[in-house]
This record gives sequence, C-alpha cells and structure tokens, in this order.
Amino acid sequence: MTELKGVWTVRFRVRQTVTASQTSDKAALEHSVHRRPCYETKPCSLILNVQSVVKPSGLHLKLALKLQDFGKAMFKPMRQERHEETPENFFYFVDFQRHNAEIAAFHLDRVLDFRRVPPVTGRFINVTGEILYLTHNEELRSVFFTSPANNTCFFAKCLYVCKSEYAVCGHPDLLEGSMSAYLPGLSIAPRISIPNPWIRTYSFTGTEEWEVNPLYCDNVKKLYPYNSGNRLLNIIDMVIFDFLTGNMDRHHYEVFTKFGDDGFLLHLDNARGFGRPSHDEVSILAPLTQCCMIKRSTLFRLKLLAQSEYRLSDVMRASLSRDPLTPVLTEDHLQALDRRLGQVLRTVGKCVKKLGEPQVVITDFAESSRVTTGNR
Ligand SMILES: Nc1ncnc2c1ncn2[C@@H]1O[C@H](COP(=O)(O)OP(=O)(O)OP(=O)(O)O)[C@@H](O)[C@H]1O
Ligand SMILES: [Mn+2]
Repeated sequence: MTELKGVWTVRFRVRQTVTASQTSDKAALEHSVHRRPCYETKPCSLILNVQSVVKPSGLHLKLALKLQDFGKAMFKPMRQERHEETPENFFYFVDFQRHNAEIAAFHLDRVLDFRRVPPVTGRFINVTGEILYLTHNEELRSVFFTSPANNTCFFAKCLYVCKSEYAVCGHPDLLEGSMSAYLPGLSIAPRISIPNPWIRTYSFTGTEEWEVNPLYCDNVKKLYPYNSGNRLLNIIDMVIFDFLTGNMDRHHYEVFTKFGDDGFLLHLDNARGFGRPSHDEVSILAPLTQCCMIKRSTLFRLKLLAQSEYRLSDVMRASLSRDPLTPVLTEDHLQALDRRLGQVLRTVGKCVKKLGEPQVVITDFAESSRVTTGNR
C-alpha cells in the first residue's frame, strides 16, 4: 500500500498524469497498463487499525482502515458473487455495492488513461485478526458474531436494515473486499461534491427533465460551470466510463477546488457498475447523445481499444489478472465492455454524420497544452 499511496500522491501533485494518449498509441497504452503499483509485486501493508465504520447504512457497510505505513483505505466487503446479476426489478439505488466493480473500475480508468479513480486493489482480510482484534471501535466489536456455519461475521449498527441478515461473513475468517486508497484529507486538498446535471430520480416514480427533453443539453450548456472550459467534456468522459461499467448511480461527482473550474472530475464510488453484463443501459450515455461532443483524446483512446490488437476486453483481462482477487470480472462482463465500446463509437459516428467532425470532436484545453509542451 505504500507505493499505492505514492502513486496517488504523485498523481495528485501533477494534477493528472500527463501521458501521451493522443500522440502515440501502443507505447502509451502499454505504459498505462503495465506500470505496476506496489500491490501487484509485493504484499500490501498490514492493517494497523480500523478507524471507523464509514456510513453504516446497513447494506453498504464500509470500513476506514489505517495502515501500517499511515496510509488510509476504504474497505468495501464482497456482497455478491461475481457471476450474480442484479435482478431486473432492482432499482439502481438499492443495488448491491460490488467490491469487484470498484477494482475493475480502477483498472478501466487506467486503461482509458483518465486517471480519475483513486487506486483500488482487491484484498482478503482476516475479519478476526485484522478487524475484531485491532479495532478500538467498541460499537464495531459489539456487532461481531459467529454464524451457524461457524463463520465470523459482523454487521453495522444503524437506524434501518442493520440486522444480522445483512451481515458480512468471513470463510471462516477470510473476507474478500476492495481497498481504495484515501484521497488526501479535505484540509490539504479541499474538494466539493457537485450534483450530476443528468442526475436520475431517486424515487420509484419520478422523471428528470433530461429524460423527456431531447434539447436538455442546450440548457446545460448555458449554465455555469458548463458554459465554458472543459467541464461538459469531462462529464461526457465520465458517462462514457459509466456506460462501459453499467453504473447508473452517478448522482454526484467531486472536484478538487484548488484547480478551479478546469480541475478534473474524480470518479469516486464505482461499486454499482458491472451488475448486468447482458444489458447495456443506453440512458447513461444521454449527455453524449444529447450534446454530441467528445474530447479528441478520449475518442482516440476508445478507437485504439476497439482494434483487435488492443481490444478493451483483452487489455482489461491482462490488467485485472494482476489483482490479488483475480479473476475480478467474469468473461461476460469483459465481453460487455467490447460491445458497449462499439456502441459509444457508433453514437459518436452518428453525431459526426449529423454535425460534422469539427463540432463533435473537441481538442480540450489540457490536451492542447500537452501537445504544445510535448509534456508526457
Ligand atoms: N478513496 C476515497 N478517498 C476519500 N474519500 C472517499 C474515497 N472514496 C469515497 N470517498 C468519500 O466517501 C463517500 C462515500 O463513499 P462511496 O460513495 O464510495 O460509498 P457509498 O456506500 O456509495 O456511500 P454514499 O451512499 O454516500 O454514496 C464518497 O461520496 C466520497 O466523498
Ligand atoms: Mn455512493
């Protein structure tokens, strides 16, 4: 975890890793996939302490772990087997959080050369040795129990649905989960959470304006901060990312305030992706379909990953094979990535046909400064 933390610190300092996604192809792609964070080469740091139970909202039990090297990580326990699909009658906001989706999203983020997801690794935790015996959190200790199958389990104390039926259990002590490196604290690196303009309704019946108004993007384009700079292009990157993973739960995004309006968007919380490999949720792409614009660098990378030599599913399979919890995704999910990538490219193609390439494929500010400075 030390280097994992280091990777993030460096990334934070330089704002975004400046890799040549536009100028070279194979080299840049291989660089982003084969650069190996620490956890791929040596065991992760020991857990020192469980600092807190993060937002113990029953089903979403998460733990904040303090590591031996003073790093911090958020642990999301495994809730669903890899082959299990989200039932079709489930609303996205009651779907499980999937630890493997968090891991896969981090790898996809690197493969796309976005670098907007904090490092995530899979990890087995010994719930007795590494949580129960280490935590100073009395409340957490009090919710540990041994199940009838003799496994060690715990659940979260909270107002709703926090009963032992919703507990997470080791086998008998080992529990799979994702470890996400914590961002620098808010006092060092303040960030704000901003509602997604294409937010979904979080009720059973409501409809949002973007779902019924095909000209919705024209309204967004007039509004600060979407009326200048790269913000809208960044939103479109984000929805392409979410469409590939199938994540419908992007209600907010976060940005570091120090970089002003041009700061990149953080893609935190990807745990609701990879739920239904047989289904492509095209509504996630609404900002792309409605605004008909995309960064040149993103389109370049997507086209590269559609070539048989660098097929997205192959690159992802290779990248994920180094995670301690490999295989992270089933083959069905990997194949879905290729299919969805094709859909994104077809959507862009339709826009280009309708409006012409200059209006659709945009050289963004960051990209043009990369090219002019030759910075890599
Ligand atoms: N790696 C991280 N470092 C620091 N803070 C993080 C990190 N990941 C997530 N967070 C913060 O913790 C909050 C909750 O995490 P997350 O969204 O992943 O879990 P959740 O169970 O879906 O919770 P919520 O229902 O609040 O969205 C996020 O909105 C974000 O502000
Ligand atoms: Mn969330």
